[in-house]
Amino acid sequence: MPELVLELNGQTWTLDPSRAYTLGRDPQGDVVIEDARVSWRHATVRWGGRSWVIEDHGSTNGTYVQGRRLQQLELAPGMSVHLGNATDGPQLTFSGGAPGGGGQPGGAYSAAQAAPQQAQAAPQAVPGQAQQQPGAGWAGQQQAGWQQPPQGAHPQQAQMPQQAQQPQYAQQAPGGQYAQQQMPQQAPPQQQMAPQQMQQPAPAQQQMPQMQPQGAPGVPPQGGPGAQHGAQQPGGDRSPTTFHQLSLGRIMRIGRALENELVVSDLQVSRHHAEFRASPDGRCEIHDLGSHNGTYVNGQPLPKSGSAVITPQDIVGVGHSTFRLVGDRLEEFVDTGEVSFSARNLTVKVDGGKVILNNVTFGVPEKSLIGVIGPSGSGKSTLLRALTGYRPADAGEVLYDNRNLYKQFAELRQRIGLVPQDDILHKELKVRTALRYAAKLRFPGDVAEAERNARVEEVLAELKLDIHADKRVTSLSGGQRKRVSVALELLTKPSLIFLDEPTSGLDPGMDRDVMQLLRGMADDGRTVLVVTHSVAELQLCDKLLVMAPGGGVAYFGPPEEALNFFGYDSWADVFSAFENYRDYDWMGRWQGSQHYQMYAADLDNAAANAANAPGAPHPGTAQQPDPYGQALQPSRLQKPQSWGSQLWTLIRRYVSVISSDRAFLVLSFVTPLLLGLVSTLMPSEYGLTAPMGKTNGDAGPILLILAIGACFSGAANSVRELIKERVIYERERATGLSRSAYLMSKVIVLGVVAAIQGVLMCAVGFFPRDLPEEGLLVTNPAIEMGLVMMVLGATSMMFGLIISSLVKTSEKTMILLVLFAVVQVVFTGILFKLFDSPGVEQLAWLMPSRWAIAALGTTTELGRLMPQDKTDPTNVDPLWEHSLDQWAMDVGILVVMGVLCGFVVIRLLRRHEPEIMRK
Ligand SMILES: Nc1ncnc2c1ncn2[C@@H]1O[C@H](COP(=O)(O)OP(=O)(O)OP(=O)(O)O)[C@@H](O)[C@H]1O
Repeated sequence: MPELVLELNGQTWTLDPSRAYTLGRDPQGDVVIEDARVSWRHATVRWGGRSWVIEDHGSTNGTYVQGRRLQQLELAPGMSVHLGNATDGPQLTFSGGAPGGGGQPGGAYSAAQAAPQQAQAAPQAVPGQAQQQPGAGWAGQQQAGWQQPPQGAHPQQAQMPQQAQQPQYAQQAPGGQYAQQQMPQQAPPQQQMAPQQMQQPAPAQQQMPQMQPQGAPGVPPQGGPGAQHGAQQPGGDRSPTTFHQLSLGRIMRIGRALENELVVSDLQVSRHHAEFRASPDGRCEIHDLGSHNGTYVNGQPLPKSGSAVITPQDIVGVGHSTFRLVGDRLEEFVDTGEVSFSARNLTVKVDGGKVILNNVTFGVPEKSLIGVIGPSGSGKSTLLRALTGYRPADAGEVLYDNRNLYKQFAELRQRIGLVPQDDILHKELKVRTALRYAAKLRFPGDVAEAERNARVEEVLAELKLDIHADKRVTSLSGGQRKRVSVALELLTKPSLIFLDEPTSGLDPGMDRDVMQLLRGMADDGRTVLVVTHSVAELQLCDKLLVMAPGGGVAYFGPPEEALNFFGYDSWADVFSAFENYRDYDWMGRWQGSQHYQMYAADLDNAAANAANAPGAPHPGTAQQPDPYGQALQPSRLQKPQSWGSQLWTLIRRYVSVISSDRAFLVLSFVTPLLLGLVSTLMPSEYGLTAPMGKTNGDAGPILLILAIGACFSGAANSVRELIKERVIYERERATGLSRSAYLMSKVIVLGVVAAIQGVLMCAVGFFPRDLPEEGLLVTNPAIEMGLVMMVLGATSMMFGLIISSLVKTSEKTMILLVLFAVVQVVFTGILFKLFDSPGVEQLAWLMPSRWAIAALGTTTELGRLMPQDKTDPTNVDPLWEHSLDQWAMDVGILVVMGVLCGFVVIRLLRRHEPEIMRK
């Protein structure tokens, strides 16, 4: 068994193949490396059976060989590995590690020998490469002092336009420090150039994916150097996580189930998800096996159970994994969250051409926390919607790991978490229950309950919510509630998380708590972007984006340099300046600054180059044909669950919500009882009938009270339902909720409630009354009339849903509800004669109360009891004619009206969906 000799800083370790060795800052590790850029447990070196292997443990700053970041590598004799930085990170030199120990057995390979080889082998290891992983770990940057600006002015300082553009107040305030403060920032050390160089369109291999035309994101040149190491791949500069041999004529099935050839432990993946089929003639096909979340080729979903031939240029997406064909094997890249993210020249215009987001460009490396601040109306929410694809920008693009989000939304939306300002949970539910329902809706239909529940428990523990798991969301503090919303989004392990003002309304302690939570999430390997009004904890962010009035960028860079940049002591002063100098060209000032050169200019240039490149996609790429030759069709967005399964889950969740809401339950059932009781207060000798030859003017008002009661309670139940869940609906819709299943769940549950209310009202209202001897459809007239009341309640409930989907705020629903009820009273046909009144009669056809009273009137012979034509008592309302056909027509129209309302609501619901899904 070959031994391996590891040399670091002149020290040597002889490694024994019988065990693995951990490398990192952890004092308990085998090889302790005191360097801030090295992670606590950075990598392992072990004998892999055939050769020695070094494996990165998901370190913050990476493990490098010849300038390329690697996940795992077989060590060869004389090989040098850098930890934490491609060029000047601690250098490990190995000897004697070749298969069979064929290196220099037993002899330590000296540092002196290693050095020249390194210099030769890594010619591209220019300082910029250090920025491939620009100490993305916040702690690493802090400790290494990378953010410290050096002293001394830059030679170009005199040319910089920023001082000339500096408004008067900025030069004066505070204490005239501005010019002095600017000076140090103008001579950034190499390290400070990090973000910019990461995106630089340099020829170095690592940077190529940044410059790829969008049609082939991240695909390296065929057979180019590094292909075998996977230095260039769908995700930028990361190494493939795994290789899979794909022999000709073989089928390789991917899925969660253990019997698959390629087992993926990802709940987003179906048990039997897809197959790679390598035909004997060398062609390779990907075939979807009816997966729940879909199989994607270059970001576009395959039809369910569909196939496509793939080439080495194609990227196949399955859950969090991405596959690429290289020769006779598949390279798999698992998205563990370490993805870069950038926005290029995002511009949003509203009707009338007003620009509300103006050419916003910024980029961040993996594991970053970005804060977005700005005065009210500066476009922060607009930016968030553009970044998440909810409302794609009219121009510009959003790149997720160098893949165009708008074009590949169908696949990439699954990697994005969004925590809106309003909670996306039903507050009446217990935390665990709410998360379980969310998991049921978001995970594929074939994920077992135990698997889902285990993931819920994992997330609860991660966010320290386990002790609150059995509390109702309403009983939690604002900060804890926000944690629950974050937990919900973390269920599906998104790599990018956006939060819209998560700390609004929270006290300073909770503000810090939430921001620290976000910091931790970024450190754990996600990119987090938070829009906030709170400036107290901005220092926790890696980068700060300051929006100026008009929707442009006023600053992007390290938060600790931001106040200096503006020349003020406090953010209050900066925001006052924004307010007092609204017309000042804040964006121009930013673009003329050194900070812009350091943090954004290259990205802007890259965007311009990409736009000018032949065949480059047009900005606003949502409508562009994809590289697969098809435009993104919203209807093709996969739903993780079947329609029926979603409906069942939604119904159960809705019933849980309603049954947890005691006030709603009591009111829902007491109201019809009271309305029924009120109707009995009206004295009436004959109730709802009258002896032959006699009339009964009381029958109409009794029916009117009952019918309006049913209209009111039916509509009141539903009138707030959609508006109060709007944010939840929007979010769930983006994660694959079916619109019709959602509506149907409301219709079924509220329909049942309305039906019960109708029954209760009739039971109380009819009890003391004389009723006709028999009905038209069934012998018992009470049952027949009860049926009409149930249908009326349900149809009114549908009208309530229309109101709920029309309004912008809950408050407005009450006014419209009252209006609806009053209009129904007027158009019953009881208060005045509707028939033979052209115009009014036709208008009344639109009112459910008109048809309900008509149906009740056919049963009770209302035309005879209450003649409306004083001159001719035989001239009765034709809709009240005492016949089964008329009854059926009246009830039928009531039902059709309810169904039509359903279509209207479906249509209106579209307005509350992410815009990209409406296209
Ligand atoms: N659909 C629209 N039509 C017209 N103007 C709009 C539209 N949406 C947003 N705006 C305007 O665009 C500007 C930016 O709005 P946005 O909501 O993004 O700002 P914001 O920075 O998030 O504000 P706040 O901090 O108050 O939430 C505002 O002036 C707003 O009135």
